[in-house]
Amino acid sequence: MNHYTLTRPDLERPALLDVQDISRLYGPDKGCQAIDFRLHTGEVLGIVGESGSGKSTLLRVLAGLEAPNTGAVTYHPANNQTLDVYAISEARRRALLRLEWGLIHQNPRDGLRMGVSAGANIGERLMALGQRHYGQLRAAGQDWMSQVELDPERIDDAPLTFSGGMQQRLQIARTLVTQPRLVFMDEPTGGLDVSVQARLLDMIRTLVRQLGLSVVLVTHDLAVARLLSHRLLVMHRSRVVEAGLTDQILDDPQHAYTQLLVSSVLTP
Ligand SMILES: Nc1ncnc2c1ncn2[C@@H]1O[C@H](COP(=O)(O)OP(=O)(O)OP(=O)(O)O)[C@@H](O)[C@H]1O
Repeated sequence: MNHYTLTRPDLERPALLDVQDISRLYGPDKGCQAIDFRLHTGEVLGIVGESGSGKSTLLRVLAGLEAPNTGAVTYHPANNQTLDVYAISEARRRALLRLEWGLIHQNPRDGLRMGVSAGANIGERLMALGQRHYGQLRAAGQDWMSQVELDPERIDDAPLTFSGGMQQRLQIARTLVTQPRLVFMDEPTGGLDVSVQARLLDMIRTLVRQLGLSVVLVTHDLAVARLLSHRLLVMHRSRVVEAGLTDQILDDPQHAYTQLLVSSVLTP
């Protein structure tokens, strides 16, 4: 059954990220190598493959968190500039992540400050953009809690008191409140109960569509990839073995490894 409901992006849209011959290896075929692709504005690109195939390594390199051994990641900001992500200073790279990009971790604890209130978690990223007005920060906090279906009455509660699914919603609110142009997601529904996952996925899909987000999504779960992604890269032993439109890859896989993956032989 085909769950593909996102509008296919116009591939003539401007490039947002250009990835040229990236490699980051920890050992033979461990990590990622020879990776080339272009991400367009408004596109959701899924990176799939079994555990250990190099998905998270590639995501860390793309997100400016780990320098590649070779190759370049070029980001195209809104002002027609081009930025070589690893040629700019570390401070500038951090500012990019804070101001224009967002990162959603599998474990919400890695993306939240667990000891401060939900409202502070959301407001903090806005403050980094220069907002100081307490009333506006609080209003934005409440608004975003509603958008991710959290009770805005709980704005003063710490995430420690939230369930795992609620913490993930809060992490998403904290990330999206600054309206990032590009969001990196690493297994955003991993580690949650199946019913919690389904609701969360639905919410992510709605937000991606409403906000026109550009996303790089790492997942080992082909159902998640199918639901959210326009295009897929299939990774196997550190390399991309197949790339193309999600429907085409999942309905008519060409590479033997993708065929195995799709036939569920390798999925957990
Ligand atoms: N910091 C590191 N130091 C040494 N080896 C590493 C490091 N990070 C990853 N690796 C190795 O690189 C390979 C790819 O790991 P990576 O986490 O990128 O895969 P993955 O596809 O994201 O897997 P998973 O779905 O299990 O997270 C693995 O063999 C892993 O052990």
